[in-house]
Amino acid sequence: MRILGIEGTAWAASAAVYRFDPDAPLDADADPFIETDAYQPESGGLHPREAAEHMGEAIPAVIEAALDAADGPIDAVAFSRGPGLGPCLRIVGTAARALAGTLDVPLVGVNHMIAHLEIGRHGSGFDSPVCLNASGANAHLLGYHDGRYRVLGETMDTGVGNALDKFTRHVGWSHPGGPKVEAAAADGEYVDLPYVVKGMDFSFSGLMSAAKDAYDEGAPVEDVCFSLQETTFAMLTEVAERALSLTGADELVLGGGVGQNDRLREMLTTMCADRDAAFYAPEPRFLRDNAGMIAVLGAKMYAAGETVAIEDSAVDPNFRPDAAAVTWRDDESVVIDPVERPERQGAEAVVTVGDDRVTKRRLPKAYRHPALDERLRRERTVAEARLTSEARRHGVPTPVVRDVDVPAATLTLDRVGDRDLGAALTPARARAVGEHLATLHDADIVHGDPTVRNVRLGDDRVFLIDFGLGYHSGHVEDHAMDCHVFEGSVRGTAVETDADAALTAFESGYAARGPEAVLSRLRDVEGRGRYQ
Ligand SMILES: C[C@@H](O)[C@H](NC(=O)OP(=O)(O)OC[C@H]1O[C@@H](n2cnc3c(N)ncnc32)[C@H](O)[C@@H]1O)C(=O)O
Ligand SMILES: Nc1ncnc2c1ncn2[C@@H]1O[C@H](COP(=O)(O)OP(=O)(O)OP(=O)(O)O)[C@@H](O)[C@H]1O
Ligand SMILES: [Fe+2]
Repeated sequence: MRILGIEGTAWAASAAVYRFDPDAPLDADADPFIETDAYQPESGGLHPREAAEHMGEAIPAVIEAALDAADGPIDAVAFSRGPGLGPCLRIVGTAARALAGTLDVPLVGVNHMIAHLEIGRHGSGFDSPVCLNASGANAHLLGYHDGRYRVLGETMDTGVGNALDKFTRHVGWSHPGGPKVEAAAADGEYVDLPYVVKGMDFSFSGLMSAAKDAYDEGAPVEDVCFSLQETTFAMLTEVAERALSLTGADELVLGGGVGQNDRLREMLTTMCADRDAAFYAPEPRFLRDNAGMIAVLGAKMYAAGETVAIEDSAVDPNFRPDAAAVTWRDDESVVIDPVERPERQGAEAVVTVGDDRVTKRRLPKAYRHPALDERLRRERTVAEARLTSEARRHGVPTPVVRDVDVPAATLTLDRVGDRDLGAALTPARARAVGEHLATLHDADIVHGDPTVRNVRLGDDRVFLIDFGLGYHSGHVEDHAMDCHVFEGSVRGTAVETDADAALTAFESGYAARGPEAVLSRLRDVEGRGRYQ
């Protein structure tokens, strides 16, 4: 069989043909033919109108080249339905419908972000990886769970490539900026920049403003580029490690154009090796936008009967990866391990659990620059000690802190509970988490990482642990983010009906003690389209 794939969400006008045997497992070595015509802006960043003009001009020829290479009949036409720039998507949608009509074959509507993930799963042969998408307009972590790709974490503002591109625009370099940052970084030295991770979500806006300011104030551009890479990629690597830790997965794949960066791949390789996880990054032509990934996912969807009628095939510029039902696979990624082990490797620390006491050591992370590593381990050890105690004074059950050794980044805590919430979620327990978070927020404390792994269950009490990402804030936005982190961790690990019941209870617990404004901001946070 032959699937023709068409990609055109932004800069890449691309078409591909993928041949496969529908009666055999997909062959990871069978190479799609790919033809791409890239849009290169004359100045500044991507202009949506110019990008669409380029798309309109370039698409017919790349499709022609793919049809020539097909060397036989096409069985289906797959195209990127979104997310992406509306004007580009509409051109590609129209071309795909016309072609499917002319060839009289079915149409397959592909989610571009899922395609970035599936091409890695396909190439690696992994069963159930967590996927880090590091692309221009997006940055997020996906894990397959309960019939969908769940968004375990994502950028709260711009995509990672766009963030780098904005910095290079500021210093007058041409688009795309990512490769230029990488080249300049080779001669740079480290300077401190803001590092923002909230649970498995993260933000680049403060970091990029600080980088621009540093440059404007005379810091050598090589140093800023070096530090931008060190900081941005350490954030992505950290959240990827958190996602592995939360879901119990031991495979990671990378997708997206920023994945072409050697330093990012090096950090992910180191992180995975240190926790005995397998890592796979596709070759560059499958990382950046390309129709090969659309054709390969198109083949899987087609084989599963996932075609779309012309009248239902409208494009969607905000097509989120968790909006697509995944009908072409039936295994499961999330394996919550309910066994209480005496030594646990969390995402950040090694925790040794004794009869009454627990020792938590934040060991150095080899993937991070030593200066950044030192700073994070110290700041988080101090924050955890302080906020764990402060929370308890406000009536939230937390472990008593027995000892703090800041230079060794080590805490000794009372042992609390006998299970993590992830292993035994109920509405009543989720409700208690809602009450506890509202109590913290009322005292201007943000937990920073309230996932189901950071809630411990005692006989009749629900404890919050792991305040290392916590800080003081009275802002509604920060309080809503805390709730968002909890809800994301429930959605990413519990089956839908259990998650629905738990989150209803969580929100009613929150509402009983906290202001309505936080829950309504939570709806805004969830609804924000992040394609910008
Ligand atoms: C929706 C779709 O249109 C969008 N596609 C996209 O952003 O193109 P992609 O090919 O995945 O990524 C392009 C980005 O990748 C960055 N990039 C390319 N090479 C890089 C490198 N060596 N280091 C860092 N960034 C790099 C570029 O600067 C640019 O921002 C997306 O996937 O988000
Ligand atoms: N005080 C405690 N009492 C009992 N168990 C604990 C305690 N502190 C930690 N644990 C156990 O160790 C695990 C990891 O601890 P913690 O979350 O503090 O580390 P971490 O490295 O920050 O992990 P992650 O970032 O993955 O949540 C917890 O999920 C819990 O099972
Ligand atoms: Fe992309």
